[in-house]
Amino acid sequence: MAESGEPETTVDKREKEEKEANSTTEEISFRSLGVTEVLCEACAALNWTTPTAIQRESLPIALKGKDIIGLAETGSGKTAAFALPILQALLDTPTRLFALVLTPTRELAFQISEQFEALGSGIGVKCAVIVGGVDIITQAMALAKKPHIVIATPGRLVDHLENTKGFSLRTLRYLVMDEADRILNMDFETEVDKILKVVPKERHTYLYSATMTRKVQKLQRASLHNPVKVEVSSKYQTVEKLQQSYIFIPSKYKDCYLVSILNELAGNSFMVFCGTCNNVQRTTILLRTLGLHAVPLHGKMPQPKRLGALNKFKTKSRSILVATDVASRGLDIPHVDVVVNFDIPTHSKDYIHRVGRTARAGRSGRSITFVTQYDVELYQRIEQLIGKQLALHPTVEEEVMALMERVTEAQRIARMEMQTAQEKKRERGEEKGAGPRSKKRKKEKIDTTEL
Ligand SMILES: Nc1ncnc2c1ncn2[C@@H]1O[C@H](COP(=O)(O)OP(=O)(O)OP(=O)(O)O)[C@@H](O)[C@H]1O
Repeated sequence: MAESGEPETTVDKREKEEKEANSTTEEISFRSLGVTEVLCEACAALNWTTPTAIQRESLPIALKGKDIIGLAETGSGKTAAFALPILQALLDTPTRLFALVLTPTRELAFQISEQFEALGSGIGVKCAVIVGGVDIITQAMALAKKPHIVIATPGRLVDHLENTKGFSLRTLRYLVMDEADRILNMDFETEVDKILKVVPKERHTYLYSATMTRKVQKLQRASLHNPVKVEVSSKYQTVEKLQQSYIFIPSKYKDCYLVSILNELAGNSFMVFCGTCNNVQRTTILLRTLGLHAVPLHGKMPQPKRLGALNKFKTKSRSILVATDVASRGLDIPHVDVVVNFDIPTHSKDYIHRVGRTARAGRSGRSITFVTQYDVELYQRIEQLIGKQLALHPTVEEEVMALMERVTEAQRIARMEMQTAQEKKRERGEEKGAGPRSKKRKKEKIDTTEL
């Protein structure tokens, strides 16, 4: 062939190109993986020079039309791993209501839509975000325009499937479950079953997450066709550049230690995770009383406030986001430096997602987990899951205790403000739920309400 002086055939050339492309990781490009020119240009415009590991592994398989179960660490570019093949297929066969992406939280749905729009800017892709807490008529109008891609939380999508005239998913060719283990767990069971009943059986299905259920039964519910499992790491790994530590303290001093750590690491951006909506609210008031720039994010806030809070944090006008697990999955805010697990996560997999809000896309970051006398067992489970022991975050007890007086006063103010807010709510008859809803809306299970 080429060696024997004969001209190189196309096949030879292709083989050579493939060999070269595979010789070192650095040389692999989106183009060599089979991504079409216009989408490669979109990646370049985002300054993505090389595909990430999950993209390298999954793109060629997806472009061959296979179903995929994709498992890779947080912040490793899973969104593009499913968005690029969908956009490429859409380019080949322009079809309205072509793909549906299911996500567990509203904020994540908006973020995924932004990524589809950034990657699909050159091909004029139209997306619609269908989530709870937002005006349903406007959404129905957006669906009537028949977008190419729908990104939705399950509850609100079912509402539209049942009540919005003329809306159906009959033309759907791609279904994605992002944060798939969460989408397939019991909280969304009814909604997901309803959705699966009305989407075509002949379709491509992708499941992606940093943690995946091992229960085959659950995975079977997504009715994949001979899926290929693309697993970039064999264990549940946290990112290498993440410096993880813990502090072991009596429960009654948690507030003091939190304030102390926020002061010690001042100048950084923090995400502080709490176990309940109430504790998010209380902790935010406490921090604000002490002059710290905190905003709350939880599932009982009205949607415009949720987006407002997130925006303030994203644009760095606030440096501390205090949140429930509603913010633990998927949110991509590159400047997060420190994750504080103020309340230890009760499900150890949530730990992986929470700390994954920092050290994203090759950056570094740190996490500090508060462990009290009540949390030892949960803490041990986390260490077991991630397969490593965390370092002890050094603290000077006397310095922390010196804050006691101011913190106690702030706790008192926070308690009072919480009480006043609750009384006001009671007066307005809004004790339960995130706000007034019509009977029909009540039927919709609020996505992630309890978070
Ligand atoms: N090839 C690439 N080169 C550089 N940056 C990239 C590349 N692909 C994606 N990114 C960026 O990496 C960041 C993380 O990507 P993404 O949000 O898709 O992560 P993820 O794997 O879905 O994380 P999580 O498990 O937390 O949801 C984003 O800011 C994205 O723009």
